[in-house]
Amino acid sequence: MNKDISKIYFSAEDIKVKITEMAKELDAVYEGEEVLFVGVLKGSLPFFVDLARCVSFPVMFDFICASSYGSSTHSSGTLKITKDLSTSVEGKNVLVVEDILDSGNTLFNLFAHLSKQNPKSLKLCCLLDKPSRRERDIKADFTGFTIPDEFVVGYGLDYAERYRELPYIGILKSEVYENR
Ligand SMILES: O=P(O)(O)OC[C@H]1O[C@H](OP(=O)(O)OP(=O)(O)O)[C@H](O)[C@@H]1O
Ligand code: HPA
Ligand SMILES: [Mg+2]
Repeated sequence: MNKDISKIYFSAEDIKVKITEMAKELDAVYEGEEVLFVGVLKGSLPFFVDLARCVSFPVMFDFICASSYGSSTHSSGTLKITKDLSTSVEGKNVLVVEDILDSGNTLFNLFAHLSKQNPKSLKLCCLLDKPSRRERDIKADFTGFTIPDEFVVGYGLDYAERYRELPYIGILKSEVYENR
């Protein structure tokens, strides 16, 4: 285990099992359809690739790079899009793939941006949901794990750009924040 982690919430195996379950749910909804997966960089990357390889319908990939946290553990409330999609979403089944729904600011703003472009369908798939911190009226159509109000890292999730590479999801020792 990484020396800065105090507790593992979800092991690599837990995540794998959950993604298999989520893929079955998606297969039931999208059977016979082609779906554009929109990954929200950077945090969604590990989940995006693992999920895309698990579903049975054809998937197209696109990415949007959006951030509302910077190097803080609190949402700034405003969304900065640093890279937009490279394809049109018009007339397509769009599934936004995200690592975490927390305050909801990122996805609320992103959904406003995407729904203006007339997709055939627009749904949200999040590995983690932290409903106790919600500031916006937004719900995921597909959710992996619901978690309490704790700042988690690993499997794409960062603290100040670190820990994204960990294969599990956990929480940091308090001294990691104190020493910054
Ligand atoms: O519901 P919210 O409170 O908006 O939080 C969720 C968003 O925050 C994180 O991204 P971040 O802005 O840190 O960028 P990153 O994906 O590059 O880490 C996370 O990956 C989600 O995109
Ligand atoms: O708990 C979290 N961890 C990392 N990034 C995040 N962005 C929103 N919530 C979180
Ligand atoms: Mg982040």
